Amino acid sequence: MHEESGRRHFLKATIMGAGVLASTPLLALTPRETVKIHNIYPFYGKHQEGILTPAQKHIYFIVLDLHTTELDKIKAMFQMWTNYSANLTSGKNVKNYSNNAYVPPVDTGEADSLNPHNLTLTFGVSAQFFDKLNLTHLKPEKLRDLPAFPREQLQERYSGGDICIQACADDPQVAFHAVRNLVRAARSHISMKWSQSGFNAFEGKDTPRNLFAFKDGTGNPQTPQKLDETVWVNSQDWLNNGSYLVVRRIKMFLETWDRTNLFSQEQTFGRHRDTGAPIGEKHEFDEVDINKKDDKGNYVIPEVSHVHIARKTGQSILRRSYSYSDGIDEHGQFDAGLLFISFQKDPEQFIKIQNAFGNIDKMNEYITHMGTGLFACFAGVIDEHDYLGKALFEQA
Ligand SMILES: C=CC1=C(C)c2cc3[nH]c(cc4nc(cc5[nH]c(cc1n2)c(C)c5CCC(=O)O)C(CCC(=O)O)=C4C)c(C)c3C=C
Ligand SMILES: [Fe+2]
Repeated sequence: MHEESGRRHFLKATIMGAGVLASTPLLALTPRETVKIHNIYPFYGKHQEGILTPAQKHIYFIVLDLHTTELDKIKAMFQMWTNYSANLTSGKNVKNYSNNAYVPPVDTGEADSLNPHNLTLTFGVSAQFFDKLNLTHLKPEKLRDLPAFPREQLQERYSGGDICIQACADDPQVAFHAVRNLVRAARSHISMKWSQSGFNAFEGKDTPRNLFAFKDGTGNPQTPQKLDETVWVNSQDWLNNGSYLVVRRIKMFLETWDRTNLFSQEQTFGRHRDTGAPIGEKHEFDEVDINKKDDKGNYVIPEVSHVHIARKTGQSILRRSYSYSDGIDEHGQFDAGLLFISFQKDPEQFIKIQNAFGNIDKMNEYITHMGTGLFACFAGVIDEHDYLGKALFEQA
């Protein structure tokens, strides 16, 4: 992260440069004072940001459908998105404002006086993307629809789609602004399929708590080596250095949970609610020993607990989820839950864990999966000569 003068400074310079037009409607764009831009994650790099990046406080996640089967147009769209994303993540507008006040401003403007707030933009494509563009021969073997899982209640309005954009930032308006402008600029090629905003609350480097009040993310791989092994695709094809993103919109029955006693809540996860420590331990990052038994011969971390089941699979994924609350459902209950997002080098890592939860995870009483998606996220954009998906589009 570094400091540089940004969107506000630029806007001021643009308009002062147009001083001769001072009495024209251009004045409507007059900026406030210059703001020092800070909190930047660099856009360029070997991997896309928003994957290993520490989770920010807000997400706006959107899934788009393709409106064209013309590959050239889609390639040009990703080139434009690359350029716009590099600008947005460094605190600039998507493009310089025009001096002509009789055209709609090129940037929608609601982030004009804001820092980038650690904005990251992460792009992925689904199996259908390849089928629609006649690129089935380039579709990775592992990029298939996720299998059906027990008890899920998937709804079309939270599922499917061709392209995903994950915008994360420490300010909700910055995240939304980015998606709004990327979509706006590509409207003739795409339409919006579904979206979800979400939030994470934490102080400093603390693990965020989900809406069941448990720390969520503790068991994520922690060392750089383990993270690399878990997340990055290492292949000969275009997805090398990319990752697979699984998204699940999971409704959490808060009212039922709130009637559950604390002992049962902790038995559900296998961790203590206040500290996040494994049951029987004191500290959040104390070792999780799923084989440990008490003096009556019972597992200390119950066999049906969420953590016991996940751990027993031996699989590793990087979870980067956000809570959501979306008003009230048709039964007069909160429509709230978790926008579960995980990154892994192979979707099987997620599938094995979810299959293990199956019908036995004690948490099943309190949740249901309502939305789904699997996307292959490109490698990072190395520099200004590169663009999102270049390795794929050059083979097409
Ligand atoms: C298939 C993958 C997973 C889904 C779906 C999932 C949903 C889900 N999880 C919580 C809350 C917690 N999960 C925790 C740990 C945990 N969860 C998964 C996987 C999925 N969770 C894994 C791999 C792990 C780590 C297990 C380990 O090895 O330790 C925890 C404990 C704290 C932590 O490690 O983060 C909580 C709490 C919710 C509420 C939820 C769906 C709504
Ligand atoms: Fe979990």
